[in-house]
Amino acid sequence: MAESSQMEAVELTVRIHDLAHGGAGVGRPESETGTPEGEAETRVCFVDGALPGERVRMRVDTENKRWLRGHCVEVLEAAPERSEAPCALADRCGGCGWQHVEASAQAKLKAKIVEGQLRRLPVVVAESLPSPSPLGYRRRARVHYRKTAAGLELGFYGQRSHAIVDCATCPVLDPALDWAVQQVRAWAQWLPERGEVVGLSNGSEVVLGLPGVRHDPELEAAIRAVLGEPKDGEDSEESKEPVLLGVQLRGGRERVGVGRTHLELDGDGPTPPVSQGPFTFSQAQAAQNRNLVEHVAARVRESGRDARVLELHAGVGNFSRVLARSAKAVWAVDGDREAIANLQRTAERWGLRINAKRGQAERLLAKLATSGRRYDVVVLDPPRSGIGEAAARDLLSVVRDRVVYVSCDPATLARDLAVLLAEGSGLELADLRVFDMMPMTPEVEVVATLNRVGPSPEPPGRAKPGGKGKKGAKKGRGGPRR
Ligand SMILES: C[S@@+](CC[C@H](N)C(=O)[O-])C[C@H]1O[C@@H](n2cnc3c(N)ncnc32)[C@H](O)[C@@H]1O
Repeated sequence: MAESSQMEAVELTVRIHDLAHGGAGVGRPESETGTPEGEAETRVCFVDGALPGERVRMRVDTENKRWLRGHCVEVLEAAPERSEAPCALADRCGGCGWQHVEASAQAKLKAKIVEGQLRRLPVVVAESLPSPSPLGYRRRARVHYRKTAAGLELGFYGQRSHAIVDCATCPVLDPALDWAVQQVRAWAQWLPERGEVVGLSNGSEVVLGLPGVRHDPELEAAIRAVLGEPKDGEDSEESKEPVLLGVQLRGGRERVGVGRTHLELDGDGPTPPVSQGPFTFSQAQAAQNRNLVEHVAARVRESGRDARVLELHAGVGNFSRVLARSAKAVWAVDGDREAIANLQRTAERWGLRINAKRGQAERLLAKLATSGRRYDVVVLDPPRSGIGEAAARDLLSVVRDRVVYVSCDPATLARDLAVLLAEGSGLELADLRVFDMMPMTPEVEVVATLNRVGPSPEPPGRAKPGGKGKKGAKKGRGGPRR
């Protein structure tokens, strides 16, 4: 990335025509604005808080030779999608970023961001699914705290800063989680000077995690004073009252659970729930996650009931538990020891055909590509970093029918798809969908389904001399199934 530097307070008038990865408006300065040296300013501008179609005053925060980055200080001409922020702290808190965007327009604008990032590929967004609800949805959060003479500052970081915006209530958090996070204020005397609270909610029950906090009998007593009972089987209005079930303390290597520190999430009729604590990954909301899981499962089902599925980045089994109901077998891999232990317990408890192992996806793909082992379908859901070009090349020789790539970063998705959809790869894009999992933020969730239309290529440097194919091809347990 090009170097940037801090600017003195400079303002420009900018006409916005597009959206960048990360949700900033992209535009060009109007011709009458210029540099301090009197030259016309022509660099591209990235403006936080601005939307396509708008004319805004931008305060410049950083710059380099090619671009200026800043934030909107005045809207001169507003886009139809601009709306009043539902949160009173929206002008300071950095927790959201898209409070100025009309809720019903957010999914479409996210599709625009994805299309912009994928513009060099033969790709169109088939559908962008709005979030079922724009507020009160967020069931997992990481909130910062700092001790002050007046008590605990507790909230998200501010915009363009690491100063905490103290927040007594957050309209984006699920109300039970919002309530539970506030309980931490009463434990201030046992907390370090600064730290984080992680929380997970199933809509009424919450578990919290306090990294960097050691067990102390008085702290335990203070926590127990606010813990409630699990609501197993309850279905009354009363059960909507939030309950804090437990708190996991993690100081150094010490792990102490006070109360019950695991939740069951997303069980629905025949679909078994996942079980997890506050430290493992969970999709940000329950309702849109149901749509996401159903979409991924439907794409995998297209490969038939005898499909062998490799699921990379499986986490606690959000997709695995559903995939296992229709596939012949699921091999699930994740780098997080705790997530895999949770998944193994879920598989055992519900008798699911899931073989879950801890491992690094990139290393596993390299090993599988060399051994010749194949899977009918590969589902992957990497963190923002994606899998990278080398692993994408390995994936090409590991997958037989279909790749279902779930991504939360359209830029790294574009990089990885460039390999997976390159000429001669044998794969073609069947479907690309955007799910608005985190409304009020510019975060995107994308699912790309790639079907095989040609033979899988031999990865460069892996072909055996003599042209006999791969040494392990015959031995691979996932040999041809048709
Ligand atoms: C976006 S989460 C997806 C989890 C799961 N699919 C879900 O829907 O809840 C990404 C997961 O990838 C795991 N992970 C991160 N880097 C990894 C790597 N190099 N190899 C395997 N898993 C990794 C994380 O532990 C995390 O569980």
